Amino acid sequence: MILKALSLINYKNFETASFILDKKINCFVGNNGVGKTNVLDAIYHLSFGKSYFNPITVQNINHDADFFVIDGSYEKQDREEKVIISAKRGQKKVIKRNGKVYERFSDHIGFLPLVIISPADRDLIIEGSETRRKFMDGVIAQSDRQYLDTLIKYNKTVAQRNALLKYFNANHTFNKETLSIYNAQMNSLGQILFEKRNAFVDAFTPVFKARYESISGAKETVKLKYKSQLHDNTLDKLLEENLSKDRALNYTSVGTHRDDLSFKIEGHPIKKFGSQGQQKSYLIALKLAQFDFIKSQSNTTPLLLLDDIFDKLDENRVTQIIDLVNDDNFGQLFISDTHADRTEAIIKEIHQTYKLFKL
Ligand SMILES: Nc1ncnc2c1ncn2[C@@H]1O[C@H](COP(=O)(O)OP(=O)(O)OP(=O)(O)O)[C@@H](O)[C@H]1O
Repeated sequence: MILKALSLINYKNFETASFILDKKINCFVGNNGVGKTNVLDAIYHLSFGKSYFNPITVQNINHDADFFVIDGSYEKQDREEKVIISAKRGQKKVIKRNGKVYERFSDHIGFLPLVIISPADRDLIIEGSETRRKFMDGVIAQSDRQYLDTLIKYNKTVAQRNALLKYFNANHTFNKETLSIYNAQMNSLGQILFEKRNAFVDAFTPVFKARYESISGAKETVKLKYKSQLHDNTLDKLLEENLSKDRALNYTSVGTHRDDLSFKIEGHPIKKFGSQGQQKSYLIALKLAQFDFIKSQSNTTPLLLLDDIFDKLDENRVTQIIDLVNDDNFGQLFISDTHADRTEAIIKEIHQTYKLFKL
């Protein structure tokens, strides 16, 4: 799959911008704040229907405008595909594919597979479980439509159950039967999520380990573990056991919405015991494994976005990246960097076609 052309109107700091893209490597270079990351983010937006860096839609509209438009022309399996995303202040965002408006954004997820590697990935290590759950959900959902539908339904059910708990408390009332309807729904949907996440981590872990080994030269052992309360109990039982607690808290304290991934190096949490370099390698390995996984599941080579990556890497890792992109496994690449000269020098070592956009 290739993004052939991109044009932006009022997207973040751009009033208008157009790019005719190279089928292999595209570099966006320029000083801090010129909008290099914003171009990559617009490409991300076309795949996921939202920004990677700022999911609040109106904040993606240029400060001096009322709307934005992102227009992407793709070639996918020998077909031309045009995806346009537009948002106007006070109105719902619209995603169109070949002129047809999507009724549900989730129907678009996975159509244009994409992986981004960015300094913001550090959140995966330092932030709470939600960030890691979202990562896991994002990888699975790009190639499993049923998973995304189940996840949406599950989250809705939890929200409804929480609203009911709040209502009971506010009105000093309680009705076990109504609550049990939500419990049953959560139980069956949560079980599907649990099984799919389990299967995902089993399949993903060897891919991730192989990527980490090639980046680090097999110096350390890394582990990835799926943490869920459902390993030891059914959700039905957990909901029953935690009823008084949930009633006191006004929210549902157990379920797959509390799942997490544990990231370990040499048997210890990477957050506390990994050096900065090990943490970076861990994150890059995670993202490259995401790339491999999505590629194998969807039979489409995802676009790969490398945001500001050279800045954060030592010589060895830069060489590693060069080797990687020379590998036929990878498709189209988008790179942002502050140093035009450095990028060009690196890219010239890669015997592939490229375009350099100076912003
Ligand atoms: N809604 C918006 N309207 C106007 N400008 C915006 C909006 N959102 C972000 N910006 C601007 O976009 C610029 C940041 O762009 P971006 O992050 O793409 O820069 P960059 O070229 O990647 O910089 P760096 O080299 O520092 O990473 C900032 O100047 C920011 O104020």
